[in-house]
Formats: sequence, C-alpha cells, structure tokens
Amino acid sequence: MPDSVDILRLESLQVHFPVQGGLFDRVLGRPAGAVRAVDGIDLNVRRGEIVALVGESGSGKTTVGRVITKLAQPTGGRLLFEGRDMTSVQGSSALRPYRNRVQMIFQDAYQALNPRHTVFDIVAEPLRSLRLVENNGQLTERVSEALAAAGLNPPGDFFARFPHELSGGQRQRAVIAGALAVKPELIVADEPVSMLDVSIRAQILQVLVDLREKHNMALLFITHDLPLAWLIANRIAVLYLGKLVEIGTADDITFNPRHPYTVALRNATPQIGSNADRRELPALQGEVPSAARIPNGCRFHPRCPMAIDRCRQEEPPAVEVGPQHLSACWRTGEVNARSELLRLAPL
Ligand SMILES: Nc1ncnc2c1ncn2[C@@H]1O[C@H](COP(=O)(O)OP(=O)(O)OP(=O)(O)O)[C@@H](O)[C@H]1O
Repeated sequence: MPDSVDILRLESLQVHFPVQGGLFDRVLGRPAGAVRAVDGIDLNVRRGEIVALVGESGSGKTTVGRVITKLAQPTGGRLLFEGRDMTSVQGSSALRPYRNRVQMIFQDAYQALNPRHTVFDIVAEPLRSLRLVENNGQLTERVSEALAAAGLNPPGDFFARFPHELSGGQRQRAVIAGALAVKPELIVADEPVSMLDVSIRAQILQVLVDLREKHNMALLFITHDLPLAWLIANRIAVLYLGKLVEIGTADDITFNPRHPYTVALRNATPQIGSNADRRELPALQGEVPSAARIPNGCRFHPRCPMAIDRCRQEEPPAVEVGPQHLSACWRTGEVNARSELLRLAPL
C-alpha cells in the first residue's frame, strides 16, 4: 500500500507554449497567443503509489510527464520532489541526483532504443552517464538485475542483441530495463503498452506492478485508456485540455464518476461494468478543442450535455465530493444522482 508521504507534488503547474500570430494578427497589432498545454495542475504522488493520468489526445499528459522528468520547463507553478523545489533546477550536473531517482518510459520502444546499440549498452548507458558504477563487474551485475526485473531472462541471452532482433514486447522490456537500471523511486510511464499486442500488455503491466510491490516504487502512468488505468492504478487523475477535472481512487473514478467528462469517457469504454450499471450519458462525441483556444468558463462546456449558463461564464473550482475525491463541475451533485438530465441531453 502507498505511504502517506508525497514523493512528487505539482502545484499550479503551467506550461504555455507561445504561438506566432498570423500576418493579419501582426498587421492589426493583435497579441500572439499561447497553447495552454498544461493550465494549472495540482497533483501529488505518494511513495509506492500508482497514479494514472488519463485524458484524450492533446489534453497535456505528455507535457506533464516531460516537466516531471525535466525534459520541459514549466512557465508557472512548482514541481516538488520529496518537498524539495525542483522547478528551476537545470543543467546536467545539477540534475544528476534527480535523474537517478526519476525516470521516464516512452510509448514507442522502437524510437526510444538506439538501433546501433546492443541491449547491454542501452541498459548500461544511464549507469555510465550518471556514474552509478565503479567497475565492469558492477556494471554487468546492475544490467543483469535490470533485465531480469523487466522480464528478459536469462539476461545474458539478451546482452549482445540489437533492437531489431527483439519482438515488440521484448523491446518495451528493454526500455523498462534501461529506466530500472538506476533504481529510480519514481517512474513516469507514457502510454507504455499502447503499441503492444493485447496479449503482451498484461505481462508488461505486471512488471510495473511488481516494481511497486517489491521496491515501493511510485509510478505516474499516462494513458488515454480508462479501463487500463483502473486495472493498474491506486488513484486516477482525469485531464481535460490542460486541467484536472476529477481525481479520486481508481474505483471511484471508474464506478462513481462525479464529472460529466469522466462519465462520458467511461461510457466510451463498454468493457467497464454491466450495461445496467452504465450511466445513461451518450458516448463522448466531437473533438477536443485546441489548447490554443480554450473555451471560457468550464472548458468542457461545449461538449457537455449538462452545461448551463454558469458553466459558460465561470470556471468551476475542484471541490471535495468524497474522501480523496475532487471534481471540478458546477453540477457535480447531479452527476452523482444519475439525473434525468443526463439521460435527456445528447452530447
Ligand atoms: N513544443 C510545443 N509547442 C507548441 N505546442 C505544443 C508543444 N508540445 C505540445 N504542444 C501542444 O500542447 C497540447 C498538449 O500536448 P501533449 O502532447 O502534452 O498532449 P497529450 O495528452 O500527451 O496527447 P497525446 O496523447 O496525443 O500524446 C497539444 O495541443 C499540443 O499540440
């Protein structure tokens, strides 16, 4: 079970990318805009906890992961690791201790692996560059340990292989081994199984769950797939256009959602629950609006069947709707009550 101690904390985190205005904007003196990829997020991850960050494409999930792993710099807010403010720490030597403790696993294992390096060199690379081993004996030991923990057994059989000699599942295991080699305390995994066959997904997820159980490692699991999030996570945070609209335990988010967007996401995945148990909200339709043009008021209102005038004008704050459960919706009480309105108003 996760500790009560936060290993990671995001406070009002913001990442805005400037966009160049068009010719007309410049002629008319209109200010250049911004893509508000991450627009004020508060989130904590406890030691030994798996938190899933769920949202549609373009909601800002990867950008959050890149900020946590210091691959992107926030434009506002704070990133705290074990209470220490890491927001403005930069430069490879200043970041070395942090990189020993926080690692990222990317979605596309093929791209993440250098095709000209052997599996041994791929897994050894962070150990060498972060100067975590003193001699070759130690290096071989740590590489073997990481390969075994990622399920590549016996490890020695994989040392001399190149990425093209591995199956898709083995490649993702090699990527995981590279992240594990440094024995991190937090891993950010960005859609780590979305490119794998269904039959292999469960095995890879099991590797991640085992790490939490054996090493009390924390995991931020980024996915667009709510059932997958429910399967693996202790808590789920639902992201919509750069803002968290709901956070709660995996069971609450999946079976007792209190935000219309979460209900719609859930209804878009027929494998959850029985038909009788599903909320009578039609599946989510329409595209996520651009993060360069975020609607006023509640950003979900143009797609929300429950929207009222207030939703078009005022942004709802996240309010507590149960233990460890927050929802940012003016009508959250009615979402819970399975109102007639949900049934009547089509998306
Ligand atoms: N470097 C950048 N410059 C400008 N806009 C960017 C940049 N990186 C991301 N964005 C924009 O920020 C928004 C969030 O992108 P992000 O990749 O974080 O979303 P995501 O939820 O991970 O999507 P996906 O699941 O498709 O990867 C998108 O509108 C994206 O186009």
